[in-house]
Amino acid sequence: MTHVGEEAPEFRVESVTLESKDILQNAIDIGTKAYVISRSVDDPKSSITIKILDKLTQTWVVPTVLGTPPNATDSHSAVLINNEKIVIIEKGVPLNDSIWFLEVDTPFVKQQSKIKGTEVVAWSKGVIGEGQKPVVISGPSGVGKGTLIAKLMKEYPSNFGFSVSHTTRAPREKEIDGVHYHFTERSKIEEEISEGKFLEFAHVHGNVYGTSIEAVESVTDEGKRCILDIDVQGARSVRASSLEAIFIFVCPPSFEELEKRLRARGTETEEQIQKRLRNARAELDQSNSRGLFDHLLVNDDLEACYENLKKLLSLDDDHEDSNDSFVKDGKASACYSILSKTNSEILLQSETNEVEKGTANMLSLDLSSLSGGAPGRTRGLKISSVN
Ligand SMILES: Nc1ncnc2c1ncn2[C@@H]1O[C@H](COP(=O)(O)OP(=O)(O)OP(=O)(O)O)[C@@H](O)[C@H]1O
Ligand SMILES: Nc1nc2c(ncn2[C@@H]2O[C@H](COP(=O)(O)O)[C@@H](O)[C@H]2O)c(=O)[nH]1
Repeated sequence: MTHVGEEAPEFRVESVTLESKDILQNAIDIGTKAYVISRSVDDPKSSITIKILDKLTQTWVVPTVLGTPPNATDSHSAVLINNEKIVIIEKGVPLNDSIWFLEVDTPFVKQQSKIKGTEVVAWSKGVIGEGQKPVVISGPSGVGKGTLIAKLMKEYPSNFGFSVSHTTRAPREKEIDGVHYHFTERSKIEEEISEGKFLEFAHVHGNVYGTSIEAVESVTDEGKRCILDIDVQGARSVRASSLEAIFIFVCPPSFEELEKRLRARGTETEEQIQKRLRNARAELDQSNSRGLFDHLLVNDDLEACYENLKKLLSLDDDHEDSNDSFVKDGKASACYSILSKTNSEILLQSETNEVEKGTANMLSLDLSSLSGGAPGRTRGLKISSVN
């Protein structure tokens, strides 16, 4: 880490601010392309727009923008890292809310660009510290996933939050739209999937089910650990995504017991039960797929299974994250902008330029341990005061 008084860090100016009559822009060069990030001066609260200039042909392209963009603010500072993402720090916004990444050439963006046949960029919000990994719970229909999750949410309402999926299935009696599921039309969910709003989706028991990026982000933004109840296909997709999670498969003690539970629940027709039981065999076969699930839980006695689930969850990520204290100390509530960048860190300067109680004039953002990214959040941001 570089400290004040030592040799100045290498600083390449990759971002120039161009001000035209009504637009404030950053232009960031990557190879033959320039990524221009603009906001209107007349209406600085309007959303950020992205355009790409092909410097060889001098043509402009408006890319498909995935992910949730930053909240609108007056201006920002920006710098390129690893030739694949642009770090943007929103001015006038407390640090723990102001760090954003615009992914321009990451594996996710390249893959999406191939699928869509257009230029793609993707927003991802920076999260200081690791945060607890989301928990993916899969298992055949009727095994008791929902029952276990409901117990966990009841006992620890401020620790865990449920990722509310979208589904085209009809609501059951007592199911509430927006609480148990977002009930939706097939054409609507298909449109939103094609717009890149979903972390994963699958055709399950004759309906479409999917986890929107927003469903996961709204839980993690509340500072809670996100629980996803999704089928095995969905678990596979999340495994392949940039979301780092813990994957748990819940098994029944026997196939007969599974059938008994499904029938006793009384929510499906006979035809639907048969379909769910057929799919259950396939899901049970896949539970041993190499590298897919981290833990298998047998739900025989409910209370015993619940205790095992709790043990699994507290075993994981139980370490003290030094960034947590940084956030708790209130240092992340001051506003900063980018001062300089090296290959390994970005130096941030306090916007007020005064040392307020609990804040530092200069911070170092360590670039070595970033994880995740679009779709979702970029985690692992380590920040420390520069003395
Ligand atoms: N250990 C258990 N012993 C007996 N019954 C159980 C047990 N766990 C759950 N059940 C019951 O089994 C039925 C199915 O449970 P639940 O709805 O939680 O399953 P699920 O895995 O969430 O199903 P789906 O995937 O279809 O949503 C419910 O009626 C529930 O009360
Ligand atoms: N891939 C996904 N699977 C999901 C999602 N939400 C729920 N599910 C799975 O669907 C079945 C059936 O659920 P039910 O509520 O109709 O009984 C079950 O296995 C769930 O785990 C999702 O977003 N994606």
